Amino acid sequence: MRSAVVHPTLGTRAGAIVERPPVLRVAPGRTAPVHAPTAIEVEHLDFAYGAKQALFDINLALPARQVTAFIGPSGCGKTTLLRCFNRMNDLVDVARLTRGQIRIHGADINAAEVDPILLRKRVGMVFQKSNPFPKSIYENVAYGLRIQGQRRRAVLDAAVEQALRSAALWDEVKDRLGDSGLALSGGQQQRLCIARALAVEPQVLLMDEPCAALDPIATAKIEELIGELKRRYTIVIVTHSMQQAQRCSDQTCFFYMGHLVESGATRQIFTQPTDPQTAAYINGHFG
Ligand SMILES: Nc1ncnc2c1ncn2[C@@H]1O[C@H](COP(=O)(O)OP(=O)(O)OP(=O)(O)O)[C@@H](O)[C@H]1O
Repeated sequence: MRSAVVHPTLGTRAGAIVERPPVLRVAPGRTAPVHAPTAIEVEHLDFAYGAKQALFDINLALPARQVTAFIGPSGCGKTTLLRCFNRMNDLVDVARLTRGQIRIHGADINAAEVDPILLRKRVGMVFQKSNPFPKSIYENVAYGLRIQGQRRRAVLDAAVEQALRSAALWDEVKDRLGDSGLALSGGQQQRLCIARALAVEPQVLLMDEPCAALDPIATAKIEELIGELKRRYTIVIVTHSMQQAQRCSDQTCFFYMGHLVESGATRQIFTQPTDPQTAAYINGHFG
């Protein structure tokens, strides 16, 4: 299996945005420049659950304020890599990053001084199954700010409204902010979870099959929302839907058995994949 190596020369201050355009190397001799600053850089990453290696020498540069889709058959490591970006894997006892580095806006997120709780505010996450807290709509969105110590009602009110507007939910819930978040429809609950992630002003939004449990109408709303949100946030989405990857993403990365096989502009990946494995997968021959 050939791994698509993406390895821009780096040289950044911790915390600064990398302004150099990343290069997604799609095949030896063929490169696809991406005209956006880099948000996330992955360099020679190996990752294991106990003795079982799940990711092998992953090298990637994800552009800021674009949508990158992770695709590939079940078990290929998409979610594992996504969860590396906000260190959710720290919560899994046997999970270990065994080699390599991940930098977000230039900062090594596994450095000793990085607080994973703060990291998860900068790098928000939305899961396959929406998971509102058993609290009011308002309190779901205000939650992250409250635990940061924000007590001023006017500040909370403004942040809740802003986050709900950003998640395209405000008009549907503004008259019932005191109702339980669990009383919303599945699609609304997912947008509530997006609002909750946005309220603490992340830079990156990770979405792990965010529409897997939704009907086509709710899915269309989330996809439209993703198109809006990418103006302000870097978005990484794991999806099993080839149509969704094509509709939503600017860049696509195809994984197979823990290897990054190919990455590049979504249009190129879906019309002119350079690797036969990618072609077989997007044409539905396996997966
Ligand atoms: N908590 C865990 N403990 C042990 N092995 C795990 C754990 N989570 C994932 N794995 C293994 O790591 C590999 C990659 O899993 P991962 O969930 O990242 O794949 P995926 O591509 O996201 O799959 P899917 O599309 O089915 O969600 C798989 O072999 C999986 O069994």
